Order: sequence, then structure tokens, then C-alpha cells
Amino acid sequence: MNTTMDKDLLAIQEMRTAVKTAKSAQQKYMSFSQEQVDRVVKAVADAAYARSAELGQMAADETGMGVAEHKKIKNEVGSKAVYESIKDLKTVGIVGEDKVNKVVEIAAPFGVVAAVIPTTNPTSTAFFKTLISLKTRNAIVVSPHPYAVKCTEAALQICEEAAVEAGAPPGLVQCLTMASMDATQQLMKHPDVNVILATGGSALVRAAYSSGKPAYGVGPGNVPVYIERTAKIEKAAENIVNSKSFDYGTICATEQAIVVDHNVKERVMRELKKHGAYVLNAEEKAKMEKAISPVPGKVNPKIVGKSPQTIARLAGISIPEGTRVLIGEETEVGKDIPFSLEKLSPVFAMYTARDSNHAKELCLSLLYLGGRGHSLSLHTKNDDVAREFAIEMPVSRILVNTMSSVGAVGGTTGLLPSMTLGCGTFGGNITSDNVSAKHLLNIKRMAYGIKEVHLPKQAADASKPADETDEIVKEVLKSVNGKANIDPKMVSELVTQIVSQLQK
Ligand SMILES: CC(=O)SCCNC(=O)CCNC(=O)[C@H](O)C(C)(C)COP(=O)(O)OP(=O)(O)OC[C@H]1O[C@@H](n2cnc3c(N)ncnc32)[C@H](O)[C@@H]1OP(=O)(O)O
Repeated sequence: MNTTMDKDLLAIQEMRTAVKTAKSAQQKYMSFSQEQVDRVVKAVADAAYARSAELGQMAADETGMGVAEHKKIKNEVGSKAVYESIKDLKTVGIVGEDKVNKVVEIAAPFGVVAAVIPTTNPTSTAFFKTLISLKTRNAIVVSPHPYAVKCTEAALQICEEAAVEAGAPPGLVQCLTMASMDATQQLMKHPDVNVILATGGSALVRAAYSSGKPAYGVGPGNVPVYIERTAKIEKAAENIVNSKSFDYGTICATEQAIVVDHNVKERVMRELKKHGAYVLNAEEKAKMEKAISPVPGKVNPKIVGKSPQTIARLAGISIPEGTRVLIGEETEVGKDIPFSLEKLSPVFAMYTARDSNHAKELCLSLLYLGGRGHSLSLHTKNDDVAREFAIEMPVSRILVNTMSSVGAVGGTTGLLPSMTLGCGTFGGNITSDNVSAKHLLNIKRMAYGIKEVHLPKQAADASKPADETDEIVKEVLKSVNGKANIDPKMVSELVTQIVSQLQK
């Protein structure tokens, strides 16, 4: 047997043991009361929040992506903000009652959740998925991204230990440590896995959907940000640069292309530069295109989550000290136009729009290229324009006058804190929500009768011969024979009455 086979077999073995352990723990956890569940969830959230900085550093070191201090903030969103948003949710027993319509709602867990975690947000997504699973009395088995196994495992270990300390049965939180695609795929098809939460590259999301299990998969984003002519330019530029440079652009709701109204372009450029943007000249842009996408249609993983300085070095250009984001002016959109792709790094495309209709066309092309259903960002003081975009664009989140990256995951907006953002059927997903605990529950509904239905009388069979009444009487008497003391005369009268009614 060669070593790869050895490794794959061991990984599959590890996966099977993990699912078995998770299932057995979940069956015990099923009997927990709401109070007990809430105690476990709070303990896990507190423990995760307390280790946010350490885990942020670990994730940055292991993946070589992003900024440790920003990953700390993501971990805080994935633990504390997620906890605050689900803590009052009823997830055990009777969770709702409509007294008028007499419908009672009862929550039942799914069972075992299989979770795939991306390399871009490993620890924050591990915290988030664990919390929503435990809140709903599910167990979770996590398949980490191969570049982020250690930090994901450490995050899950913290959760498991805190859960057990708070009284949960051991084994509810499981992590696969061997980074085998075979084991991950088999996990998604395992008979004891009940649902998949897949966040990551599109190949994995596709694998989740083809597993035959219910799955929440998250499609890619390619978020345009429109700076409309009434926008508060200074604030918009500051938000956009802060958002794009947050964790070096690794959140999938990060702005990828600036679409600016030509009336305000000059001021926007000035403000962007003031906040650390560097606009590439034609020669630099050509070099950068090769760095962004050496293979047409695919973004170079070497730029994902990297600093502008690293990306500039890779492209062979020099940029001013203190540069926070790079901008390439563009007019076209397409798979072979590198700047128009989802770059997951502090690199922007910039398009100039003649007016808001032209801006809509540009935004639509960018979304159709790779971000349909995800998010779109707008900076405007004109609420009519904001609403028009919200109604017309095929996206699930429209962020207005805020940082799109942190805003979409609930950090700077009232959206539900989540590290898994549904793209609706626009993006081939079942939900357009920010995925949360409510998505991991079966809701049973017990409904009492509150209305009578008067069925139309059945037409009598006119062709039935009259003496059939005798046959029916005989049948009735035969069937009750010896079981009840029934007067044959009474049966005969009753049958005659029924038959005559039917014949009317
Ligand atoms: C709210 C939010 O922000 S959610 C964010 C969701 N979006 C993302 O995470 C971004 C999506 N991620 C990506 O696009 C990619 O991971 C990148 C661009 C960051 C890196 O790309 P790449 O290194 O080219 O490839 P990718 O990460 O897909 O996979 C690398 C390898 O690991 C494998 N792999 C990925 N996940 C797993 C897993 N859970 N278990 C086992 N193997 C895995 C892939 O199959 C691939 O194997 P291969 O090289 O044999 O084909």
C-alpha cells in the first residue's frame, strides 16, 4: 500500500470515528433542557471570545493570509456577536404557539452537522458553526481547509472543552485533522450526517450539493460598490478603504470593484488616495493583471489575503509606503479581465459610470460574472436610488453607507451576525439569509381543527337495485355477529333510511 492510500484510509477511519462519536453524544444532548443548552452555548461563546486574539494570530500564521488583529475582530463576531444574536432563541421543546389558529411549534434538532470551513476565515467560522449547532442540540463534525487545520482544530478544541465543562456530553464537537478531500467527500455522504454547512471554494460547495444531503452552501461574491453622486464622499472613501483592507480582503462580502459616478470621480479619487489607495498606471496595471490571474478566469491563490506590498512584489512593481489598497481602472468585465474577478485581496477594479442606469449595468455585469446573489454596496444620500438598487439587483444583501465586508457579516449593520452568507436562488442556494441557528432546526407543527368542512353530498347510485338493501343488512349483521347484541330489525330500518336518503 502506498503512503497516499495509507493516509486516505486513515483519514476515512478518523472521519467514521468522528461521526460515530458525534452521533452518540448528540443522542444524549437531545434530552437537554433549554436551560442546560443555553448554559453550554454561553460557556462556549465566552471561552471562544476570550481566546479571539490568540486564535487570530494562529490563523494568520498558519494560513499566511490576512491580519491577526482583524482576525481577532472576526473571531469576536463569530463568538460574542453570534451568541448575542441567538441567545434568546427558543430551540428546545415547544418554541411557539399561535393561540388563535391553534398551531403549536416544536423544535427538533437535525442531528449531526457536517461543516466545511474556509481557509480565509477558519477560526471565526469554526466558532460560529459550533455555536449555531450546539444552540440547536446538534453535534458538529468539521472538515478544516488543508491550509488551516491546526488553527481550526485549536478553535474547536476550545469549544469542546468549554461545552463539556458546562455539562455537555463529550464528543459533540469533532474535527477531522488529516485534510483529505476523500474523507471530506465521504463525510458529506455519511448516512449519520444530517445536514451540510459548506463555506469555501466553489468546488467544495458543488460537492456538498451533490452529496444528496440537505446542504447550505455559500456561493462566491464579486461585490460592486457604487458611489452615487450624492454620496458623502469623504466618509464613503474611508469606509471603502477600511473595508477592503480589513483582513486583506478575505471576507467574501468585501467590495471588489468601485463603480463611481463620473460627476464625483475626481473627489472620490482624491479621498481614496488620502486614505491609502494607490492607483496603478497602465504599465503597472498590465503587470498586476498577470499577478491577479495567470490562468484566465481563475484568481491566483497567492494574492488571496496578502498585503498590497506582497502583491506588488509578486507583480514586480513598486508602490508608495503606507499603501493600503491598489486600484486598477477598468472598462470591461469578463472572465479574461483579471480586475473584474473576485480577488479576495486588497486590489480593486474601478469603473466610471455616466449615470445611475449605467452604474446598474456595470454592477449587473460584475454580479453575473461571479457574484450573483451575494452582496452589493452603495454610498448615497438619495434613499430612492438605494431602494431602486435594492429592488433591481439580484443580490441577497444591499449594504448602504457602511463597510460591506464587516457590514454583511453583521459587524456594522443590523444583519444577523454570521460567517455563512446565503446567496438565494440567484446564486444557486436555498436561502438568501445570513445563516444562523434557526436554519439548523426542524420545526414540527401540531395543528388543531378550527374549521368544519362541509363536503357536498355524494350522488346516489340510481342504478342500484332496491333489494340491495337486504344484502347490506346481511353484511352488517354478519360483521357484528357475536360481537354485539344488535336487533336485526333496527339495522334493517337504519340501512333502509340511509339508502333512501342516498337515492334522493
Ligand atoms: C462570510 C465569508 O466570508 S465566507 C467566505 C467564503 N469564501 C471563501 O472562503 C473563499 C473561497 N476560497 C477560495 O476561493 C480558495 O480556497 C482560495 C482562493 C482562498 C485558495 O484557492 P486554492 O488554493 O486554489 O484552492 P482551494 O482552497 O479551493 O483548495 C486547495 C485544495 O484543498 C482541497 N480542500 C479544500 N477544502 C478541503 C477540505 N475541507 N478537506 C479536504 N480538502 C480540502 C481542495 O480540494 C484543493 O485540493 P487540490 O489542490 O487537490 O485540488
